[in-house]
Parts: sequence; structure tokens; C-alpha cells
Amino acid sequence: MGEPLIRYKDVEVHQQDLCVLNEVNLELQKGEFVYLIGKVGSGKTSLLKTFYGELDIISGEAVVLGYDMNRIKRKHIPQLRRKLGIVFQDFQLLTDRTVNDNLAFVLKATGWKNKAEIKDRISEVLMQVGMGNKGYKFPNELSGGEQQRIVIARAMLNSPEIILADEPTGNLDAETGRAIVGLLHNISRTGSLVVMTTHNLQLLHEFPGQVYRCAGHQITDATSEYSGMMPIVEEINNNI
Ligand SMILES: Nc1ncnc2c1ncn2[C@@H]1O[C@H](COP(=O)(O)OP(=O)(O)OP(=O)(O)O)[C@@H](O)[C@H]1O
Repeated sequence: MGEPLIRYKDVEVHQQDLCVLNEVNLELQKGEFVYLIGKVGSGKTSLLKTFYGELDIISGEAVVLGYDMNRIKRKHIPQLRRKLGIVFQDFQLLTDRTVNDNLAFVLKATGWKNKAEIKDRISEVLMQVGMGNKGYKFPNELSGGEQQRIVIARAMLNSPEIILADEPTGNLDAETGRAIVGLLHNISRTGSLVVMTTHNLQLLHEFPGQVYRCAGHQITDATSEYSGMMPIVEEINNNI
């Protein structure tokens, strides 16, 4: 195995004066699909926010894509974020422009200049998320699930090594949510590390991955608890 893309050793995560998590030890590798689970307020989002420099590390060693997150300078954070795909509620689509223009906006902001290359890249990511024919639409002309696909397409634009998704299925019906997680799962198979938070434990069976649980200010590897889990429907059938 190569150098982990995210390596945390005895990290403490705070929200202002509150210690949210301590002794966080993680090594997350290329191509892994990682779930962060845990009750409301257990620290999942806070941990994700430390990965992209939104929340400072209080103590411990934290390295993300080679950046030392204890010492990273503010001016280097945009550089790091360009290598990450972020799928968060706070990063919604701009409602005053089409899908194509939303995506072009990000590419231009990250240094793309050639119009033909911008157009090609946009078509490519829209195809990848199954939205090849929706580029001309405005966000409010799309369903919640379609908008989430576009948000994922936007996160993929610069071929990030890591995708961070905070409850990407949060506002979606079960079937649409599954399709979104399926999409993220496929992206991880192409070599990106995908880290997502969820409250929907059924997903852990359908799309297996590494599972970390936040509870009692600690994070523990819970993968083995879910690797043999059976879908609820099968369990019921087998019990009849
Ligand atoms: N901006 C903030 N300022 C102060 N405290 C915060 C802030 N954001 C979160 N917290 C607190 O930090 C703790 C962890 O919150 P966090 O959002 O990381 O939990 P979570 O596991 O992601 O919860 P959820 O499942 O509801 O999304 C909670 O006690 C929360 O109240």
C-alpha cells in the first residue's frame, strides 16, 4: 500500500471550546470508500471539515495529500481544496446560472482558460453522473437527486484524489439516495478516496466500505460490524 492520502495520528478536533473528537487515528488510502457514522452531533462533519482546512487541528499529526494540516498556511488552503471534491450542503449550485455555467465557473476559477477544453470537460463529467443532457438546465429545473448528481459532477471536475461528501443522501428519497451512493462508490473504484457521512446504515451493506464510528469523542473502526450484515429484506425472508 502506498502513502495514505489522509493520515491522522492522535488528532484532537474542536468546535470553539468544545472538544468534539480526540485521539483520532486514521489512515485512508487511494480507492477506499469510507463511511463516517455516528449520532447527531458526534463529530462527523467537524472531522470532514478538518480535511479541507475549514476547521483547525488543535493537536496531533494530520496530513492530507501531503499537506501538514497543523502548519498549513491560509494561502495554501485553496491549493489543497483544488485537489479535493467537496459535496456539502454549504456548497450549493448557483441558482442564477445553468448547470454548464455552474461547472464552467469552477473550472475558470481553478485556472482553466481554453473554451473547448472547458466544454469537453463539462460534457465528460456530466456523462459520468448520467446527466449528459441537463447542462442547459437551471438548478431549480432539476429534481433534488439530479441536483446532487450535478454537485458530484462539479466535485469531479478537477479529477480530485479525494471526494468528501457530508450526508449526500440527506434530502433524497431512499432510491435516489442509493443511486447517489452507487455513483460515489463507482468513483472510488476509479481510484479516488471517497469519504462520506451518513445516518443510513442500510447503505453500508449495499455499498461496502470502511466504516468509522464517531461516539463519545472517539472514532473507532467499525468495519467488521457491517461487513457480514444482511439486507433487512433477506433477513426477514430467511426468518420465515
Ligand atoms: N460552527 C459551530 N460552532 C460551535 N459548535 C459547533 C459548530 N458546528 C458544530 N458544533 C458542535 O460540534 C459538535 C459536533 O458537531 P458535528 O456537526 O461535527 O456533528 P455531526 O456528527 O456531523 O452531526 P450531524 O449528524 O447532525 O450532522 C456538536 O456538539 C455541535 O453542536
